[in-house]
Amino acid sequence: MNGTSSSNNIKQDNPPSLQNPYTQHYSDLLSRVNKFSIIESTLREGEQFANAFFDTATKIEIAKALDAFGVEYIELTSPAASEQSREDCVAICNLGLKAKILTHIRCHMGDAQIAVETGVDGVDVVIGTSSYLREFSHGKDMNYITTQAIEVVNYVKSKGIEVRFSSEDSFRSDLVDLLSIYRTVDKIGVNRVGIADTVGCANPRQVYDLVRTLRGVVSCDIECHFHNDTGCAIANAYAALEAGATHIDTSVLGIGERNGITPLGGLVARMYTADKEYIKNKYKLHMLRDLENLVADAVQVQVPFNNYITGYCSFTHKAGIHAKAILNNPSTYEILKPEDFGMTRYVSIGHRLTGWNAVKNRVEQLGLTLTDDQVKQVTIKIKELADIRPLTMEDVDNLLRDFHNAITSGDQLRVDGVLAVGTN
Ligand SMILES: CC(=O)SCCNC(=O)CCNC(=O)[C@H](O)C(C)(C)COP(=O)(O)OP(=O)(O)OC[C@H]1O[C@@H](n2cnc3c(N)ncnc32)[C@H](O)[C@@H]1OP(=O)(O)O
Ligand SMILES: O=C(O)CCC(=O)C(=O)O
Ligand SMILES: [Zn+2]
Repeated sequence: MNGTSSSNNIKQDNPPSLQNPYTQHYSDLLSRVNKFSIIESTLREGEQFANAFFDTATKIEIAKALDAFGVEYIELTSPAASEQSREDCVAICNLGLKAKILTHIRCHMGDAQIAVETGVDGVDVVIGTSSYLREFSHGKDMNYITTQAIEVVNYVKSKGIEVRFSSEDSFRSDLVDLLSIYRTVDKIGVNRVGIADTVGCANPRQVYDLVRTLRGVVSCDIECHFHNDTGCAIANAYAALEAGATHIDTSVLGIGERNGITPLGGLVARMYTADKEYIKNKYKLHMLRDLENLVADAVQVQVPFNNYITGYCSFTHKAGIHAKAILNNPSTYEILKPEDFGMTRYVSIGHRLTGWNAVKNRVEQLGLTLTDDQVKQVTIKIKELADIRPLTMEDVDNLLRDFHNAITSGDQLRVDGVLAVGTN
């Protein structure tokens, strides 16, 4: 030994303080977090939202906006639902969009015959496999379901378009039944199989386990559909992709049956965090806000205040400790860059949680010159006032200007007057 410990010879790519234990492990070969497609179902699952009534013009506007945003697939309501649904499906197929157009049908030959005549690029076929749905919905056993699935899948395939087979209520279905029917349809050449958490009961670990198991059983693509009844829809989508799922169903703002499914914006936020460049290159992120406003208007709801990315306070920083660090480097408290989504950052200072660093920044924005001690004095005044009532930005700006004028006039009595509690 020459006195140098062996660890000193190990080259570190990043200093320990910069290593992030939560980044994606690219060694996981199954993972599709940077190789997946969105099946956007605002015009199918979203039409099942309590408030949704989409006339033809609105459907076309939404389809065009989804296409412009860059989703890979747009899923439409079954043309068997009504004559208008069928006509709308044909009209959207004729728009010549870049996104592939799918429609969603029961595992039923009559529905399939109507669907293939509309001009869609593919058909998503579904049937319940849980004992609840076998007993109380369609009343069919697994043998019947399998025979029916083979017939419908073969029929759609014979028309030269994509076909997906999905089991509704997958997480409350028997695992052997599930794997067996997925294997059967995979063998006859289905393009995708689908897993659906129809009641929102699954958690990310269960999703990971099921998708990972299925990945070892079928060679076709795997689509996943997650309801949000228990708040796991985005996390479940992420877990599914980590386990090898290839397609995720979304809807704008998450609208759908009950409280809906994985929201498009929430999925985008999650996936951007996993691989920013992949998501920025794939989707027109600055169009998200307009897309959400379009759908919110169509179904007469407000975009929630805490919505992913576009909520009105998604990029507002308030507490003094945060504000100081954000002003030095936005990455301290932002995992999403607002400018990547056409959004802007806002630092709020008119409140009792503010700090002198944030106030100093505002002083500089207003073109005023104060020493640090003077900024600290006026910060105390802002806090005193904010203890009494909420302050607008205008209140704060007026106070800063009054204080600055008093300082520059050299009149200590005026300065004391501005700083006195309750004046202003
Ligand atoms: C979990 C999901 O979101 S699945 C997608 C849900 N989407 C829709 O329901 C689309 C809109 N639905 C409709 O317009 C209508 O329900 C239709 C046109 C599909 C069917 O209407 P109706 O013939 O009047 O039947 P109804 O809606 O009362 O019942 C559903 C029928 O489909 C059967 N069924 C239910 N699910 C399936 C399935 N996945 N595959 C095959 N048959 C099914 C039921 O047994 C029932 O049959 P029945 O007529 O012999 O009783
Ligand atoms: O077709 C699917 O995979 C999903 C159907 C659906 O909306 C659900 O099961 O919640
Ligand atoms: Zn659903």
